[in-house]
Amino acid sequence: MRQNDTTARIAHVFSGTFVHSTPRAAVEILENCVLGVDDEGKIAFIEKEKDLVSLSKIWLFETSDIKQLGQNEFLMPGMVDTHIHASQYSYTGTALDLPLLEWLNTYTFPVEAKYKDLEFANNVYTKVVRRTLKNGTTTACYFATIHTDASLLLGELADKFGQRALVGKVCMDCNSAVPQYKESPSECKVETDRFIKELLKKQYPHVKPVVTPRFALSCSASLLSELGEIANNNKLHIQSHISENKEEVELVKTLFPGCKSYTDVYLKHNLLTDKTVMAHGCHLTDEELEIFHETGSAISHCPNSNISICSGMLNVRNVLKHKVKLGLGTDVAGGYSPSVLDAMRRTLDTSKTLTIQDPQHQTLTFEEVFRLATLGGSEALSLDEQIGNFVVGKDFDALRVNVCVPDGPIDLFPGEGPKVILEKFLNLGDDRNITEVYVAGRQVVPFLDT
Ligand SMILES: Nc1nc2[nH]cnc2c(=O)[nH]1
Ligand SMILES: [Zn+2]
Repeated sequence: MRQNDTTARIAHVFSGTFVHSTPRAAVEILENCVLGVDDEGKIAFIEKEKDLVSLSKIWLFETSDIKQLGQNEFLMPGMVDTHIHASQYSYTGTALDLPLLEWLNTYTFPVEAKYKDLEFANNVYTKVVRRTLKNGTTTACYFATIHTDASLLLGELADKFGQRALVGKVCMDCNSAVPQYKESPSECKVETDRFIKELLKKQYPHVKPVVTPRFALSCSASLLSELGEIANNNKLHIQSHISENKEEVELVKTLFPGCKSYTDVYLKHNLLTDKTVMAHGCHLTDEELEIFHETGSAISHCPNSNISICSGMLNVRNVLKHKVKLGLGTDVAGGYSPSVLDAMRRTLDTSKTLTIQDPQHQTLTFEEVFRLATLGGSEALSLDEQIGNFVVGKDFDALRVNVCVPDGPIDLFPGEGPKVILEKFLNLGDDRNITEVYVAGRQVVPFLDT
């Protein structure tokens, strides 16, 4: 328990069952506990319920103010979507009939080009932030488009609705298929600098910029170097794509003949740091995973997208064996679902498919996948000192889950304990079961305007 000091006041106290992950336990279930959140949105204490009276004296709260969770309820950490294209949300659930490079040219680039229009951007970005928050994404690592003002608007909307976010203005100076959707190298640099400067100037407490080269095929070597320098000089996060599809990997080899591998392309341009997250990585070799481990760079596993546009299957077990940080991503709209619950299910499906192909493969458990969606995601984004689980001093990013909402998707039967309740929620639940969402102690769902 943290000592109270005169500055800390308690804003919320919850009592009941808490479910989270720790580095040792993929799932830890804390029953009959109380959790206090201070007025700065940080977890002040998490203790056994029997100590309630002494806690209320130390922390000066009324026991009548406690929010009591019901039998079929629990609190869990907010989910982290480590890779989502906010700009592709308008066509989520469609356009999944082409492989990556044709998919980009046919569907993605023409849509992203529309974000010059701020009204169009406002409509889609409002919807994606609200939809993901409702589905329990308390932290999102977003790709926007090449347009600085629309990307700043995405940051403004995440702040307004209370979502924690990393926002990336996309950088690309190569696009022969849709030449109207790219920038000149000098525009790229100037606009990236402006984006970072203006977003930081807003001083949003939970929204920060992330340097975003789209992927090696969209960026010249000099642009990659420039972006590596900007990120390192300003100690910023970096995100991109790597080894998603075999055709892409082959093309990268021909375009960067001086590099040993796709990973080496990013390494040589100083883009692999402990604040880097690379999406997909389906076709990385063990040697490349070793480089991820050494640099502290992370992988965002996007299983819905990997299957939907037939890119490949990431062997998460092998990534974890290499001690590479890994979180889950929806990769909207290559992935057709904006929900991290879906990403968890597709992670299990992919792992089971790998086991069908090779019975020696050690299938992931639902507990491990729960950890990837929460603590793992926070590690992948290097935010694990602030979020990811219920530890005193971390920000309170949390979901209140009720598995028995009226007309909900889950039926319970006698004798089912909290572990079964958690498993049913992870496999069967949806946004109807996520009755409240908190980011840094602020309740952001239900929305104030509904
Ligand atoms: N899935 C996916 N892969 C990419 N690689 C480069 N751009 C993209 C994108 O928008 N989506
Ligand atoms: Zn992507």
